[in-house]
Amino acid sequence: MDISAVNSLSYEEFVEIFGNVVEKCPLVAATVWSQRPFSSISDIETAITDFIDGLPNAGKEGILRCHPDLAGWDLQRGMLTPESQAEQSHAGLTQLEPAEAAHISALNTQYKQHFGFPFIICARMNDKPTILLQLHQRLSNKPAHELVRAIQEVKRICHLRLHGLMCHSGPSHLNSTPPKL
Ligand SMILES: NC(=O)N[C@H]1NC(=O)NC1=O
Repeated sequence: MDISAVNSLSYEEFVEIFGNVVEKCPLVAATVWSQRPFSSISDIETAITDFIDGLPNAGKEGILRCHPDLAGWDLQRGMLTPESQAEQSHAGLTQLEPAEAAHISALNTQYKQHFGFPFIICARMNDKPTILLQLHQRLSNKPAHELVRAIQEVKRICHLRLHGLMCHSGPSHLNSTPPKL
């Protein structure tokens, strides 16, 4: 899809197509639609990241809470969004041994109890070992720092989903440049 096609979308169509670039947060797409015409895909991404950055911390935490756990209950019930399903599968999280699943579940629970939102990482840019390592390491972050860190991961996920929609280039979009951490 090129940018002129995006700019000609009604808000209903725009939300239909871009409503899940931030997981289960169609409000983000519905908001940035007002900023058309976009000059490029990066322009859309900037509008989205500016919107997220402008939220109070409680709003940022709300965005985080819309994300499913990695290898969690939604995955087990087949209730993930197609995007999340593909991302978690890419990282090998849909094929865990029972002991691995129990280990990640225990860490996810510990993380959520500590920070009040789920552990979030861009699964397409990681694999099982790095996800586990990050989960361990980030548990010891200060809450304010971890909120920033988790939002950075949301932006990375958003970046890849946006490029996926614009490029129709298959499951992996790692060739594009992700936001800097
Ligand atoms: N919890 C979490 O990180 N979930 C997300 N990560 C990702 O790449 N896709 C998701 O749904």
